[in-house]
Amino acid sequence: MCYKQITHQILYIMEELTGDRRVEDERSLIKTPSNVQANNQEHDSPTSTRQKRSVQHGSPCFVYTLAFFSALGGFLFGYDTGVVSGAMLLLKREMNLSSLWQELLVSITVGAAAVSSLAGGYLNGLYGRRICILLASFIFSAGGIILSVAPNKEVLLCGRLTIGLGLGIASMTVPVYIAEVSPSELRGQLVTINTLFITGGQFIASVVDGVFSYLPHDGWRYMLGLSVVPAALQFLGFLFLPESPRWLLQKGDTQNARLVLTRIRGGVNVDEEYESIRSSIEEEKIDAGEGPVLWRILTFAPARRALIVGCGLQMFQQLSGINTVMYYSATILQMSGVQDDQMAIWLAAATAFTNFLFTLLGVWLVDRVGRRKLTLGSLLGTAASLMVLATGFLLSAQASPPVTFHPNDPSLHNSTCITYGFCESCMLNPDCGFCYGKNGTVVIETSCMPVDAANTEAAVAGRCSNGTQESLGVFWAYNYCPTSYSWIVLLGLILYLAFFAPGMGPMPWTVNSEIYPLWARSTGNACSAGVNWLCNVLVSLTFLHVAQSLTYYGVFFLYSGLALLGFVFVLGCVPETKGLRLEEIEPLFGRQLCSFGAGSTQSVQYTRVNGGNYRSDEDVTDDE
Ligand SMILES: O[C@H]1[C@H](O)[C@@H](O)[C@H](O)[C@@H](O)[C@H]1O
Repeated sequence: MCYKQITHQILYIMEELTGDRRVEDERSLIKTPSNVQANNQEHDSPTSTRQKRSVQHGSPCFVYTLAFFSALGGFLFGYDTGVVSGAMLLLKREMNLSSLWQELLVSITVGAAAVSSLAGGYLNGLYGRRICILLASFIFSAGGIILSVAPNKEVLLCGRLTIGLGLGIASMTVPVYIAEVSPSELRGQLVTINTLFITGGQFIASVVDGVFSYLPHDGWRYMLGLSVVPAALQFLGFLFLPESPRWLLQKGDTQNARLVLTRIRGGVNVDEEYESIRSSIEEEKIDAGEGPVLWRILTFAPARRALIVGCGLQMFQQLSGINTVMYYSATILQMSGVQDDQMAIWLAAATAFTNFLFTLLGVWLVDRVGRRKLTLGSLLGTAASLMVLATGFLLSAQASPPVTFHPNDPSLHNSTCITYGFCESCMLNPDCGFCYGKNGTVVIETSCMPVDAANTEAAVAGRCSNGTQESLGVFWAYNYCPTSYSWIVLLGLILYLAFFAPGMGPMPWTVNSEIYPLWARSTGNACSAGVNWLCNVLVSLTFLHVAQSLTYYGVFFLYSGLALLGFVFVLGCVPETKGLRLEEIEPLFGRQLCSFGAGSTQSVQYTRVNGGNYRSDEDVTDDE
């Protein structure tokens, strides 16, 4: 089936390139009215709307191809945000980077993504989804090339900024494009595939980091430059892939909209779907009012409510701490007893793989259990596992070894490190590390020492100036304390990923791609993606400072509380959109915001029929 469609598509592209296709498509357009009748008669039997739709849509093979090429944007999102931690280990030595420069190189990408996702909304509305994806993949390729040839840190910064600009546009366009080309019964799964690609990108990045970490000179060039491959593939693919039919229709290009819709539905009759999109656009012209889109969203209640839901979901995704858990997974793993640095890199890859694996579970669940239940279950589990994680840190802090050995080195007299009485406070200061010996399993002769700024694997002076030397019975712990409760922390980490990845990871992107009316979709997604990036930069930049005042367990209890708040928000405010056509979702925001918990949570299907909203599974005379 799929094979036939691919052959059909290749022929289609060839015919389009030679110009033969238009004539044939135009002929099929002329035949349309009789097809409508025949089709309507065929589907008059009282089967459910959803069943009718899947019969109508035939094989979704071409839609999978579209989703694959679009989701390469997600892959680049994951790859470019994930690869930098491994690259930084090599870069900081080779380019002698201060911690300010390291922070700049990491956060400029996320900051640029926040700004460009907002600009992406404008570009999407004006030039369409396809041009924006082409633009993003072009920017990604340019950024990858700049990074791989960068002679100094200033050029590196330019490259990271360029990548961020691509990221912002891709992160808001790809889910919208996939949602707009997908048949409703597959939409959740296909948009969630984008997040699967994000986590896949993060996993591949950690493997690439692992492989090239054995190449201390120039290894970072390969790490950062390899992103050109998927970017170029996406660019080439999108030269041949079509624009979203919904965007075309909105721009008044009715002929091409119908052609594209027919093409992506595998040639089956699309009259019903086409009509539903068209009439909803007509309706929206009346609803939408005048003025800039953001203003219209804010002043039109259903769109405003959708925006609050969309931005709230993205905010709670980041406030649940996913990126600190991912970023500090190496530290968390070190706390659980892994002391070898190479080993920690590979275990961080295992963490990224776990995130990927459980996102796959989300792809499977989303159209089965629905977005709402999946998100609620995920948030509850996330909050609980954050508590396990926090408890592990709390017990470790309580059992934190005291400092018993004070080296008499005059060069240390001005250091704050020597003022700490326990390992816990010592490791929370990024300038210090814990140096200790062992008698069997008992930790002895402990001291808090300043860390070597150029190489955090060793102290500036004393027994640990060469790092851990097991043969001499000397151990250096940077960022963690030796503890026997670390298995609880490890358990918390695994549980966290298992609960977060199938629900809270992908659902904010999926739900955002579907809840806005077409006229508000680009801007709505731009704003919510901007909120995601802003909260991302906020959480990851403040983590260490918050940990210093609240300690690790305090931070994770805080994230857990925020995840519970997110649960209440989703319970009250997020409606179920599973199985509905994009055009049927707007009426769900017709009632007062956050009343979903109070009323029935069952999903009601609406169809717009000449200006009114009707439940589609009932007699059309039953109005709202
Ligand atoms: O949905 C994704 C995913 O969960 C990633 O693992 C995370 O790094 C991103 O910030 C998030 O937006």
